[in-house]
Amino acid sequence: MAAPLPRPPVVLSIAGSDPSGGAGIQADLKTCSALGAYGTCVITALTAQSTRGVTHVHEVPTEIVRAQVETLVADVHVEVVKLGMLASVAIVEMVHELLVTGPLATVPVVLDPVMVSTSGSRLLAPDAVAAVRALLPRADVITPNLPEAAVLLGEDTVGTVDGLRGQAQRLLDLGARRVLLTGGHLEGDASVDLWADAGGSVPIEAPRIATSSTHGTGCTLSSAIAALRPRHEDWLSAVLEAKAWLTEALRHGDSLDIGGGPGPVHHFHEQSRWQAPLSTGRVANR
Ligand SMILES: Nc1ncnc2c1ncn2[C@@H]1O[C@H](COP(=O)(O)OP(=O)(O)OP(=O)(O)O)[C@@H](O)[C@H]1O
Ligand SMILES: Cc1ncc(CO)c(N)n1
Repeated sequence: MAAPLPRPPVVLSIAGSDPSGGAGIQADLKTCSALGAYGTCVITALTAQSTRGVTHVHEVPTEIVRAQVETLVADVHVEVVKLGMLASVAIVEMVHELLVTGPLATVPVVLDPVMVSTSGSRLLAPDAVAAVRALLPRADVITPNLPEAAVLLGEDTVGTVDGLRGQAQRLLDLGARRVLLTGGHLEGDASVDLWADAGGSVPIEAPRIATSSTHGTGCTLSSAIAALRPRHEDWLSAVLEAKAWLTEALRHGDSLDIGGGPGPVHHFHEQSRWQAPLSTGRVANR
């Protein structure tokens, strides 16, 4: 009889659906599978979306978001929550309540404050920014990109690593406990993110990959941090492994060749058997 496999940590992603599979819930579940976690999900919004952009957003009724969480958590023990697209004031406030007085009150949280897609479509209502700001103290780690940090702070986007330090500090002042400010939108040979917590700040560098396959990098990074957290002693160690893994996923994204716009990263880049050529070039219909 085969030996039992180790039990994977359970991650819950509360986020929007991306039918193209590169961002949102779909990216989060793939990331969990790739990194040895068990992914569960609660969908906050359906988007009609491809690698070329978002055409429609349909919010899930707040009570259905609540029911998804309550039904799941009554049965499954969730170890880490990742928050992505929360769409509206009502959904942000509902999720906040579940995280403070509801069944998720003791679960660690990674918050990716998703606001706008890579292609420029709004994924968070403008009037919901204050509600997301109010959620910051409940998150163990927040992973804003530069435009999201600027919106949360009511400031202009910064363009330098020095500027990142000031913004990260001001996010801590707003109540965030740990900040990973992602610098994918900066120029340069390195892709520099800034980690900041009560102990200070440290740049986290990786080589900048020359690729157009960057759809869903933020979702993938934040869910990788959630998936890896139970395997590490602290958040920063999980962040360092997540960033290194994401860099490899970016390195192999172009080989997926999905869609005509910015494609997804390769979540399963470590499974080389996927890279073997198909024997017939056709998939049998059975
Ligand atoms: N070309 C690249 N090469 C290496 N790392 C990159 C590249 N582009 C982005 N990254 C990294 O990906 C992570 C997410 O970065 P980014 O700031 O682009 O997030 P995002 O804008 O929220 O992503 P998205 O909206 O596409 O999901 C960061 O660690 C960033 O440094
Ligand atoms: C559903 C969803 N969440 C997040 C993003 C940001 O990449 C996206 N494009 N779509």
